Formats: sequence, structure tokens, C-alpha cells
Amino acid sequence: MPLRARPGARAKIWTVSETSAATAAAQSGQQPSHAAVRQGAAYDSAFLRAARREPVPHTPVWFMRQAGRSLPEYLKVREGIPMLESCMRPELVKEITLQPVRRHKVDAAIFFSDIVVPLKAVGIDVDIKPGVGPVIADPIRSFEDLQRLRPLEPDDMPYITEAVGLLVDELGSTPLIGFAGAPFTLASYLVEGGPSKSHEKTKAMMYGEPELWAALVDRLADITAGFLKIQIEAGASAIQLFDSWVGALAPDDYRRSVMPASTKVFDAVAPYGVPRIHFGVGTGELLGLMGQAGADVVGVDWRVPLNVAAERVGPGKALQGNLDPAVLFAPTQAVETKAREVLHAAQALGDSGHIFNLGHGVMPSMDPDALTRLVAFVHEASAR
Ligand SMILES: Cc1c2[nH]c(c1CCC(=O)O)Cc1[nH]c(c(CCC(=O)O)c1C)Cc1[nH]c(c(CCC(=O)O)c1C)Cc1[nH]c(c(C)c1CCC(=O)O)C2
Repeated sequence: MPLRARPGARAKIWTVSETSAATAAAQSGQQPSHAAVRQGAAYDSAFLRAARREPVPHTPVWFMRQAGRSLPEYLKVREGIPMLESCMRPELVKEITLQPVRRHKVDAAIFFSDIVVPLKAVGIDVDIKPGVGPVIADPIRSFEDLQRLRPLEPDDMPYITEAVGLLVDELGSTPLIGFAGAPFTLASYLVEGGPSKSHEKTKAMMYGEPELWAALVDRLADITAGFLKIQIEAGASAIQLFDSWVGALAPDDYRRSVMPASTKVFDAVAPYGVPRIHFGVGTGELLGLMGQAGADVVGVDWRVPLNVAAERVGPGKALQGNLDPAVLFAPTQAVETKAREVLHAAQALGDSGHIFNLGHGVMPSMDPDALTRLVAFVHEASAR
């Protein structure tokens, strides 16, 4: 099916070379920054081309949570080192980020860190408990508590700048995806004090104390934007904003209470010209709004077929997804049948504009070989 382009759509935003950070800098009469020159090495990769909706030799593929516990080599290098400490060791971050690239031959690396790392950098007492997730010692529940959420300064995370720099040097033409947690998902951890299924305290604040809520997500937007800027300045050539838990909200509540903060994040990084991906779980009803918040690529979980997602998101944006992660536990032939269905549904986007991924992250108990086989299959089945 041909690309659908409507008048007034941002159809060309990633299709012209002047959107390259280096060229943009050159046109404004400035010397291209170090970051822009580094991004140039990955500029023509299948991943970045697909994100810009340009023709690709094959559908690019990477996996959320590709760096982590499904890999024995990860468990080995992490032995005895707490999660958050490992995020502050640049050589270790480099090694863990590269592990899935070496093993699976994925088309992009995702920076090994965590969405709570910038919260720790501004002084929040947070830990990541194995098998549980982020736990906050003193949850944020009042205006007074908000004072603890100071803005992130450019020099607050030298270990991130160093790790991204090491990685970009090593990755060459393979793009590095930087990421951050979106304001709603970070707010949920901060208000609940830890992982939550119902987000009850978070929603109670959102509905009951709208001014406090607005101030909270606005501060988080600044911290998130700061974390993304640090990664882009150091050489990340795309970013993904994870709003993992925002699927818990109805569209009107998303529009009123979350979208302004997420939009602020996307607007803050727009001048860099790197593709911006937005993802959440169970967000079928929010896909259009999440695109409107400022994403160039909308991540889709497995509950909505990509051709339906394309209709909901509208023209001018690429899609990422969306194989049910649990499919990886089935025999190879079933995995390939389901992966082919994803590729087929993506044809609604035309010959480009699709990045293959799982509908959520790799699970710790997954067989790494099944992931390696899936990458090869996607490359082969989508070769043009
Ligand atoms: C919600 C969320 C978090 N962290 C993240 C999200 C958004 C993505 C999503 O929806 O999955 C983002 C994240 N966390 C991690 C990455 C690294 C890059 C990658 O995707 O491979 C990324 C992108 C490493 C990690 N982050 C974490 C691990 C596991 C740490 C370990 O090895 O013990 C890794 C590799 C810890 C973590 N941190 C968080 C959770 C829920 C967990 C898992 C808790 C558990 O079940 O043990 C918060």
C-alpha cells in the first residue's frame, strides 16, 4: 500500500537531508557540534532511515530490554554489582549495551541505564530491588516534597556523557538509542513509592490535587528533557520516551493531565533533529494522542495490529512494534508465522516507516537464541 500523505501533514519532516543535525548546524552558519558529527556515522542506517520513513534495504529490528537478564554474559558482568551502581560505571555500561548488538545483530543499541537514574542524580533516594523494580524511600505527596525534585543540570551525570561517548565511538554506523521515562510513569513510581498495578495514589493526586499534579509532572518533564539532552549531546542518534504505565489512563485524562508534560519533553529535544520514539503498554486508545505529543515514531504493543495503529496515529509518523513477547516461548515456526503477520500489517505504512520490535520488553526467561533467530528472520523476510 502506498504511503498515505494528506495536505498539511508533516510528511516530509524526516525525508530531507537538511534535518540531519550536522547539515542543520552548517546551514545556520555554525560549526556542526561533536555530537552532530558522530550521529552522521549512523545517519544512513536502516533504523534511522525507517524512523525518518525513508526507503530501507530491510526492516530494522531491535528489542526493548535487549540488554539485560536474558543474556548469560550480562549476568556474569553484573555479578555482585547493584543495578544503579552498574549504571554509573561507563566501561560496564558500554559492555552491557554492546552485548545484544554483538550477539543478536540488532539494528540499534539501546543505552544501558534506567528511567530512575536521573531521579537519583537530582538526589532522590531510589533503589532498584531485584525482581521488584524501583523503590522510593520517601514518596512525593505534597508541594513541600516537590522541592526535592530540582532540575537536572548538564554536568550532573558525567558518567552518562562518558558512557555514551565510549559507545558511539565503538558502535560506528550502528545507532545508539538514548531514552528516558516519561513524566506520568516517573510520577507513578515517585507518588506510589514503588511499582503499582492500579496507580491509586497517583490517580488520587491527579484527580484530587490537580495543581500539585501539574507542578509534579512539569518538574519531571524538565528532568526528563535534561536526561535526554545529555544523551543526545554525547552522541545518541535517536531517543525513546518510555511512558510504560500511561495505558492505565482514559484518553481525556491523558489529554488533560499528562500530554502537556510529555509535549514539553518532546519540544525540548526537537531542535536536535533526532527521531523521537514514544512507547507505552496498553496504549491502544492513546496512540493518536501520544503521536500528537510530539513523537516521530509511535511504539505499539501487541494488542493493536500495526495497520490499525497506522490509522489511529495518522500520517507522517513511523511505527515501532509489535510482536507479543510471549510468542518467543513458542516453537520457531510459530514465532516466524507471527513475525510475518507483523511485517504484513506494517505494509500499511508502505515500504518504510516500520521498526520491528516486541510489543514490550524481552523477558528474563527468554531463550537468547530465539531472539537471534528472530532478527535474522525479520532481515530475511523483509529484504527489498
Ligand atoms: C518501567 C521501566 C523501568 N526501567 C525502564 C522502564 C521502561 C521500559 C519498560 O517498560 O520496560 C527502562 C529500562 N531499564 C533498563 C533499560 C536498558 C536498556 C534495555 O532496554 O535493554 C531500559 C530502557 C535496564 C534495566 N532495568 C532493570 C533491569 C533489571 C536489573 C537486574 O538485572 O537486576 C534492567 C536490565 C530494573 C528495572 N527498572 C524498572 C523495572 C520495572 C525494572 C525491572 C525490575 C525487575 O523485575 O527486576 C523501571
